[in-house]
Amino acid sequence: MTDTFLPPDRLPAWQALRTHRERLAAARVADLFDADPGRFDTLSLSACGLLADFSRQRIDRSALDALIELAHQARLPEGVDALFRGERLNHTEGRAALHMALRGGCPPPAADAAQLQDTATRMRTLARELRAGALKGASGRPIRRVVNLGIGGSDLGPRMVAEALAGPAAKHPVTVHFAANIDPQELDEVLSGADPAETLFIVASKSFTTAETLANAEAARAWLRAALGADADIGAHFAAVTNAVAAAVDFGIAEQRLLPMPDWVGGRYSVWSAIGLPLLIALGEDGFDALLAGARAMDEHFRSAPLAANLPVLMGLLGLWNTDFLDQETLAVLPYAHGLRSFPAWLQQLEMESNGKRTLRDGSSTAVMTSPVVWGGAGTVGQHAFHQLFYQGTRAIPVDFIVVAGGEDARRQALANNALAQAAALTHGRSLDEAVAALRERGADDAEIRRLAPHLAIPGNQASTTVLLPRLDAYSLGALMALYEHKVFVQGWIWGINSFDQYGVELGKEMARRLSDATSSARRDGATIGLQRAIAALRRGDPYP
Ligand SMILES: O=P(O)(O)OC[C@H]1O[C@H](O)[C@H](O)[C@@H](O)[C@@H]1O
Repeated sequence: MTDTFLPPDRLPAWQALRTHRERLAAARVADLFDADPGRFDTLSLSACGLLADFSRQRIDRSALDALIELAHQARLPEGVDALFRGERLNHTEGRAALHMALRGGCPPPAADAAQLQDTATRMRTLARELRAGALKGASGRPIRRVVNLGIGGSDLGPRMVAEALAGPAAKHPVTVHFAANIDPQELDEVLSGADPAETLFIVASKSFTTAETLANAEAARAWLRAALGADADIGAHFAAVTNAVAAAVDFGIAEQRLLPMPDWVGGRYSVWSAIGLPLLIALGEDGFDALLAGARAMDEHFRSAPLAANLPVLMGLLGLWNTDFLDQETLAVLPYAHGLRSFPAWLQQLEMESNGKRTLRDGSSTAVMTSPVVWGGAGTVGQHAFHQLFYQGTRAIPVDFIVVAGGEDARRQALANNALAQAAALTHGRSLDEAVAALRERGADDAEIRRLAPHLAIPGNQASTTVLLPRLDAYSLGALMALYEHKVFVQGWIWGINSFDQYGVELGKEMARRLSDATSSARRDGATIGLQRAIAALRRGDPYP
């Protein structure tokens, strides 16, 4: 790849988009629908079993063409090629980002192929033994409970997919649980009622240095020792997934229970690697393979579809349009599926840890906005809580609705209808005249109408995308996750940032380490000293100093 990098705002298409912004800043999507009844057909696209409807975005064909032109001028196709070829796009850390190789979306580096194969075989054997009740703990009893100890990318992906697809625990020979927080409450809750003789811990940490995970692994070891005795073979109750094999061996993980992951898999992209072991256990090989197949299909689509018919590309470009041209600061992601309630948390790490950055490829600072604040929660629950702000708050907030089509169950159908109703209501709102008419219909008198109508009016014109899944199954979820992964790549590439490092997070980790180290002479500011004093006083039972 030749590197003559230009920040996006220096590309001619960026200037053209500014003109489109002038034209569309005050446009109403409801009017765009009136002007073009075929809008849904031209602005929706399906791939890999998913359908994305972009027609509720404040965009028209010519502005969308300008966005596609921006992608060309930013040489996005070259970037996609470089990604799949395994170029070191994570240039700050000198690494490739080849998570697609874990699901067959591209070949792995030749030097790693044998180890990847070996790891795949070992994790599958381990999962098979567990599911068959053939894996025994130190006292000879079969393992029936698996607890994944990991945080960030070593937790969010497997936890979210397990919640979405594993189904009721009673149906499983082995139940899978997750503990991430260093707050003992989480692991205590997971272990409450658990039998140590039947429990296996997976220590999931790419770096094997993450304080929370190591503290929980120590706590797990102490819990096992206290129950099984100091001489018991505690190693029979542990497995580990890591890129730092030597550190895991030092911790005491038996070599045959070590599942290495390559350094070219970023934490937030690692669910497809051995970090997905809890899923192999919970879903079985067919389920895990279907998840990989869905993601692989999206890889193929992303790699081969022309930009104008490419789902991740269009999603990325429209997100960039909202962020940089319509000044929308957040993205609300609303899965209408209880199983996907943790999807926003998974996506927060994916989007904000990848693109929450300001330094460009050439070391200069960005002049444009990058990652939006991503947030959200499961529908319909949020309708009765925060949706009020979409309707009558003072901010423009784009929404991604994730809707599952399948299911005869009346409540499932109501769920999907609720999502469609919310999306339509956010587009159209309710005008003052409509508010007046509604009040009149209710029999309100003129004084009451004058008093109440302004409170019932809803501006509408909130942009949204609806992503439709045929059903909540492993294939569709794999495709959905890869759709967002590639969308994040599209945006990061055009913004000119490295989506694959996370130096900001590392500063936070370093500060926490220093504060926990009583011998550290690191400078503490006045607020830290004051709060530490207050915490110490409270622990002694004294009043605030
Ligand atoms: O898997 P680990 O090395 O324990 O890392 C777990 C998480 O920790 C960090 O804070 C990183 O910011 C994340 O990207 C990573 O997923």
